[in-house]
Amino acid sequence: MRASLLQVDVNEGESVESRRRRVAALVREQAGADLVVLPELWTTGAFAYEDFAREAEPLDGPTLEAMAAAARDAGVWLHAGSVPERAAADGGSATGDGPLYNTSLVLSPTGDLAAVYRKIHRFGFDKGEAVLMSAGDALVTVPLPHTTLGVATCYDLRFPELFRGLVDAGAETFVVPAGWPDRRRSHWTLLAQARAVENQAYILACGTAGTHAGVPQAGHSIVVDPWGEVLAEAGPGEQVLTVDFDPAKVAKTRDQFPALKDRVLGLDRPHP
Ligand SMILES: O=C(O)CCC(=O)C(=O)O
Repeated sequence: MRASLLQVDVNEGESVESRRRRVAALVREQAGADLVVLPELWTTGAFAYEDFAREAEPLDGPTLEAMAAAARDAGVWLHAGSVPERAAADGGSATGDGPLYNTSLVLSPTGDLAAVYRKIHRFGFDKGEAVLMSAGDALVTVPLPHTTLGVATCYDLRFPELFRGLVDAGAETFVVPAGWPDRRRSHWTLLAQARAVENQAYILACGTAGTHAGVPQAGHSIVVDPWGEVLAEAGPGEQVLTVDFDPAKVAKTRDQFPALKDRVLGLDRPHP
């Protein structure tokens, strides 16, 4: 299976509309890949808090439209990263004036919307995304022809129980779009390897490059195999990171070193 991670440079010098066009062209250039992955909040930047409301779009907004056409033209599965989503007042997916979510979109090679994931763990503690956006509450897996994706977004990477939940739901390949800051780059790499090793799964973690809202981005998108080996790692700048991997290695690893079978369930909950 071939995956291409598009580590997009997100900076204020480029308009959202121009970046959308540029990214759509980059996706079209990946024809021949099975799966293309984009980063978190690449239209605005994950730290451009004041732009979230202005650039927020409904699920069927301009980003979905542009990415669906690009996925169809390239004939690829596309994890289109996430967008600031403006939901309907009832929290539904129609256009509306309801809450904001950090919402990931997964598109099929025919350009159909295959999955939607609203980020569960919002970053910022008492500011930024944590106060501006609402939290999702549903785990999302996406069956592809050769592997089942489990999706998570950026800060979610720090919460191993979410990944366990995805494994229990059948995930074999985690896809994690991010806008991870450079000052915590060592955590990014370490956590990506940890989530892969402990769950005996692939992880495709795609970050942004450049600087926006004064926050230099880590770049260094990374692909790790179920044994924890780094298959590919990007540098700091905009880059297409392409990797070939064998999805069957997940089952082989889980079979030959069956640590997942030794799990004791319920330890993450207080005892009565
Ligand atoms: O956890 C971190 O250090 C970064 C998280 C983050 O930037 C995000 O979720 O947008």
